[in-house]
Amino acid sequence: MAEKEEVINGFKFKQNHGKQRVRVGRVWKDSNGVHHFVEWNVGVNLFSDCIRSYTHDDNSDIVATDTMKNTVYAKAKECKKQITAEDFAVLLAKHFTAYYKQVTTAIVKIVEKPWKRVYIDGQPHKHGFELGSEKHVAEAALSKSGAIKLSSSIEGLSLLKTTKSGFEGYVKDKYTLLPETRERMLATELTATWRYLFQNVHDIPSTPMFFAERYSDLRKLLVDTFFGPPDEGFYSPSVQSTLYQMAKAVLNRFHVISSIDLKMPNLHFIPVNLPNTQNPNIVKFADDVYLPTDEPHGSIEASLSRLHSRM
Ligand SMILES: O=c1[nH]c(=O)c2[nH]c(=O)[nH]c2[nH]1
Repeated sequence: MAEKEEVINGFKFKQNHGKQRVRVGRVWKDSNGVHHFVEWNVGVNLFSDCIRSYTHDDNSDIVATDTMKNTVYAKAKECKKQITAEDFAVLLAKHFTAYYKQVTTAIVKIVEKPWKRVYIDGQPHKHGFELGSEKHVAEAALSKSGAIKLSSSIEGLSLLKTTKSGFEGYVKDKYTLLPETRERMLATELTATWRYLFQNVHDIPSTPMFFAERYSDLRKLLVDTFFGPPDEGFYSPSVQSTLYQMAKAVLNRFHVISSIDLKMPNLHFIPVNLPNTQNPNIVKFADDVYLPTDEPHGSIEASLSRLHSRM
C-alpha cells in the first residue's frame, strides 16, 4: 500500500493530497428519546493519478479537497444508525477509492472526542453528555484492490498509582545519581495503537459497534493490567515491564489484533526534602510530599506483534 513513486524528468516523485481537520458532530435519535452523539475530527489523504496537475498545470484529474470535506458531511448524514469511528473511516475510504477512478489509495484518520453520556443520580441522561479525557483514534488505509490496514488508538489516557512500583538493578556509572527504590509513584499518559488483522475490506465484521466494544474492552484490559487487583495491585519493577505485560495481555486476549504499540512516558513525581539549618526536618520525605513534573520525562515505547497474523 506504499505510495506510488514516479520518475519524472529524471527525479523521483511522490505525492498525495487531502483535507485535514474536518470537524463533524453527529446526533442519532432513538424513537424512545435517547440520543447518541459523536464529535469527529476527520483527516483524508488521497493517493491519486493527478501528476499532470504538478507538471503540466492540468487539474482535470484532481478531486478537490473541498469536495472531500463536503463528502465527510454527506456521508455522516447518510449514516442513519450510529456508527463507530473505525466503520466511518472505512466507509469514507471505500467511497473515495470506488467513486474516483484516479484514486488508488485513501487514508482516513478520525480523532473522536471522548463525549460520554452524563449520569444524574445514577441514571443515564437521554441527551446529556460530558467530556472525558482520552481520545479515540481510528485510521483506515484502503487501496482500490480492497487491501486494508485498519488501526485504532487510545491517546492521552492518564494513569497513576501511588505505590507498588520500584526501579532497581539498572546500569550504575559516574553519571548515575538515581537511588534504587521499591517504593515510588508511577504515572503515565498512555498512547496505545493497535492494528486489526483484517487484510481485506471484506474481512471486516459487519456487526454494528464491533469496534466500539473492542475499544472499551481493550481499554479496560490495559487499565486492569497497569493497576492489578483493587486491594493488592501488581508490583511494577519498571515501566518497561508493566508496558510489556499490558501489550502481552492484549495480544493474548484479542485474536483480531495483530500488533500493538504502547507509548508510556514516565511522568516523574520527585520526593520533596526541604532541609533548613535551624530545622533539618521541616519537610523530610516519607513517601508523602512530591513535586509533580512534566519535564523532563522518561519515554518508554515498544511494539509487540504476532509472528504469524494472517486470518
Ligand atoms: O521504570 C523506569 N524505567 C527506566 O528506564 C527509568 N529510568 C529512570 O531514570 N527511571 C526509570 N524508571
